[in-house]
Amino acid sequence: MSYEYFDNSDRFTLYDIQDIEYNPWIEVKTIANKGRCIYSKKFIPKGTIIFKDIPHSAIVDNQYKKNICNTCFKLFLESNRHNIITCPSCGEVNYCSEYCKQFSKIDTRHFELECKWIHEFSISYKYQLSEDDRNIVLLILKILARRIYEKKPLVFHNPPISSLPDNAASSALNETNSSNEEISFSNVENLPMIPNEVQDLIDHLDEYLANIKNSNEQEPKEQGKENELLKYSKIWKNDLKKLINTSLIIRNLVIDSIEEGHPNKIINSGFIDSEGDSEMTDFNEEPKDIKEIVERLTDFDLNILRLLCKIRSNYFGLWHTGYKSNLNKPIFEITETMKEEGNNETTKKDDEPTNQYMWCGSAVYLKLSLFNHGCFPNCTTLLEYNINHNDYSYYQGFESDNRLSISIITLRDVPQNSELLITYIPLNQKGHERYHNLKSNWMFPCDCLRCFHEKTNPELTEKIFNDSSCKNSKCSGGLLLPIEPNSNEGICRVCKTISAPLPQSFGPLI
Ligand SMILES: C[S@@+](CC[C@H](N)C(=O)[O-])C[C@H]1O[C@@H](n2cnc3c(N)ncnc32)[C@H](O)[C@@H]1O
Repeated sequence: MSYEYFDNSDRFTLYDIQDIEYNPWIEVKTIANKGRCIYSKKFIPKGTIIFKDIPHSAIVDNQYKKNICNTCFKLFLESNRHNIITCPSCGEVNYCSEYCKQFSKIDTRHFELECKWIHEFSISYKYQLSEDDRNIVLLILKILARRIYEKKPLVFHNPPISSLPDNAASSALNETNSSNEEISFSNVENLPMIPNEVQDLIDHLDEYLANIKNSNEQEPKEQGKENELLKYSKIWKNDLKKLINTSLIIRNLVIDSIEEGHPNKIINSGFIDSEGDSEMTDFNEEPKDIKEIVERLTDFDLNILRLLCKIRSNYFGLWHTGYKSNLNKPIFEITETMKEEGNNETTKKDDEPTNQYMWCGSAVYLKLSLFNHGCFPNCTTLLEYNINHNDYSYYQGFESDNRLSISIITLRDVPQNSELLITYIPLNQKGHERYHNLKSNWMFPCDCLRCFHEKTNPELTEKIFNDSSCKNSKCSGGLLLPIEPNSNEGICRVCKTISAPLPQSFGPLI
């Protein structure tokens, strides 16, 4: 198989595009209020694969663990179900074969710490968390287990906690500005330009801590109307409360394995009772005691909280498009029919598109995490899992042996020195919904060109967006992918409809 491709004058290999430092197309820059950004080094034609990354850590979605192999992520073949091996210790992970089980033993060391932790998690804590948070916990347990068997320090602060004042949380609380100003952006100066470890990823813990510094009730500026600052301040306070709760669950799971002779699960937060259970808290209520709880966190707790914040801001959902030829059977059909009829027969024909994205797992990609968000992004991600050889004749040339590798592909021509953006959210939401989603979860107010132009020329902006998207109203496929470099034909990655011509010019929107 050839991994080479051509762009009129240049010839690059998969090896070149997997590298950021010597990548022919892209470079990393730091921009105020955005942190690290990916920029084009030169003009990039639409439909070019500019970057490819493999996951640092990945987990099968908790919901589909009975359908997907924990090692190779292949959906279980119906003809091969008798070979499925369930981990005898935790009963929580499944392998498609003895080979994958053995691989897991050597590579991810599931049978050492992770297995024990997952087992306890499933017994004691799993049902206290949302589906998303459960997956994040599983991802973090995997990262911690790996860290321990690689004999690397469990330090996720950057700079290391030893160079921070005694109690990092209380000093953060004391140092921050107490005025009612917008929270300033995370300091990325301490992070390397290119992440090599999870601690090199951005997190927003300092903003969360700064936000609770001034936890006195603030009066809305306009009567009857909650001002924006107060609204997000409340959201972030409640978020921090949930994050602390989740981080203490993780702490309780791992502490015995990490600190020998540790006096078991010390409970120093108001959220977890002496049985290790979370207090049932109404998270819509304004937390009253959050400041005090933060001050009681130990350095170890803060470390886990920091890791959690990093993963939450940077993890990727692994979506696949539910094609039988790709995956044998679409996951949702198997699980739905199994639930309803007690078997896994399906009525759909082979290769019939399901028009649905399925979330089959979550993963951390260190370098891919450098891509910022845009609501009309000029790039998209393509998970190897989704590549159907009949549909993406061009892109299949870049397949690697890791089905979870993600390629970044340009959707439009990108001029030199432009920021390369992907999306973090579904793009078919209204402007105010996108703004809220991004500001609540990633702590930035989106001011991308789509958001900007929507205010002055909503009709034109919507037309440009619709012209670039799948025309099938029943399809959730989103922005069309050029079928090959420079092509004016775009393919919908879900329903596979090809539309032409793709709009040539996007005016001021790039
Ligand atoms: C996955 S990281 C992206 C890389 C990040 N800029 C860095 O330096 O590591 C996500 C974070 O980047 C920032 N970010 C992403 N897109 C942004 C945008 N359009 N405007 C401002 N900040 C953005 C936010 O802080 C967000 O939480």
